[in-house]
Amino acid sequence: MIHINRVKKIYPSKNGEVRAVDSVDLEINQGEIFGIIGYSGAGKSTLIRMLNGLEIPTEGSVTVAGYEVSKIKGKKLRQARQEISMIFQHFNLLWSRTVKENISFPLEIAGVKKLDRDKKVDELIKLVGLEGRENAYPSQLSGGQKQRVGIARALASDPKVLLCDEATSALDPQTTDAILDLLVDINKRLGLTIVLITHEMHVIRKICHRVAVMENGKVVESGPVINVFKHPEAEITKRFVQQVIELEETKDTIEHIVAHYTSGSIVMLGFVGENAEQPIITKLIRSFDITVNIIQGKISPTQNGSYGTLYIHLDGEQKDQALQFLQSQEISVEVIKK
Ligand SMILES: Nc1ncnc2c1ncn2[C@@H]1O[C@H](COP(=O)(O)OP(=O)(O)OP(=O)(O)O)[C@@H](O)[C@H]1O
Repeated sequence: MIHINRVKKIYPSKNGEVRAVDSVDLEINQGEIFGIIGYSGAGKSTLIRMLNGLEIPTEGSVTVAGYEVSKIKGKKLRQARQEISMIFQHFNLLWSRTVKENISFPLEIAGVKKLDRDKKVDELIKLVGLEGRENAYPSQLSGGQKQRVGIARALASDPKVLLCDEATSALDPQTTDAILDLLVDINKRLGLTIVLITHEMHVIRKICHRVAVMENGKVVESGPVINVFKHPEAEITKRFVQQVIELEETKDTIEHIVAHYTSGSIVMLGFVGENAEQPIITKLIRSFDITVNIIQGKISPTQNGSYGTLYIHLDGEQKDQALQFLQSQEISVEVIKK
């Protein structure tokens, strides 16, 4: 659906040139939710803006939904943009128009008749959950509602691709989750391909199938989200994964617990994929003469499986056998205290 081939974007600057995007190759499949994560200045905005022709690559080619957007101009580009919609961090709504009029706007521009427009707007309002707010103005809406208008307006032209430029960065965590759920719902219902950029690993974890990590204009790592969580390779990816896996307080808790238990072992188990849902602890207790205390744990779902960590304390005669059993399972085992 999307082919990004050897793409570079170089800006001239006083101190030489800025390589905003530097030799990026990516393939994004139809129906996929694809995330691009990076810190500020990594080149994410420049890259996503090349997907709808808002930026033209210095080198390389970009094809989206059959349009070579890196080449086309004028009418052809406007036609492509009907199929490649975008939503923004600050919503970009028309403040003097109501919810209904904002959503209707792209249809008016496209010359759709009033009756058909009204029908389509009603459908979209239902789809994004804005029933009852049709006649409100943007200033009367919450951040989450404004983004719902942004999404409905982006979907008015029945696009094949939705680009999301930090679409939840201006929202609080709860509203962020509601908007992310809406994006997953739309992806499933309409089979829409979604490309999003973000600096929050939570967003990637919650809704993306695959992710690319950007640093200094380059993609330093990419793959299915669950694999990236399982084996982050680049230093920067490890930092992003840490953002969601290890809470700061975990370290303190573990130190406290190690000091608290004078006998027995403390083990950290890492679960990824299907085995995150398997009852390994139950098997452990049933098979060995040991006591198991669960100290702390967290399992988080992703779009392609769950991952999580569980800290346990093991004690008893068969402790060593129990440890061997854990090590033979398809989970990662780190003995924190022997
Ligand atoms: N029009 C421009 N002219 C010159 N330099 C630019 C231009 N646009 C972006 N840059 C530079 O390109 C680099 C990548 O910027 P970009 O905005 O794509 O990064 P980003 O990862 O989206 O970061 P942010 O989230 O802060 O926008 C930065 O060093 C930026 O200063």
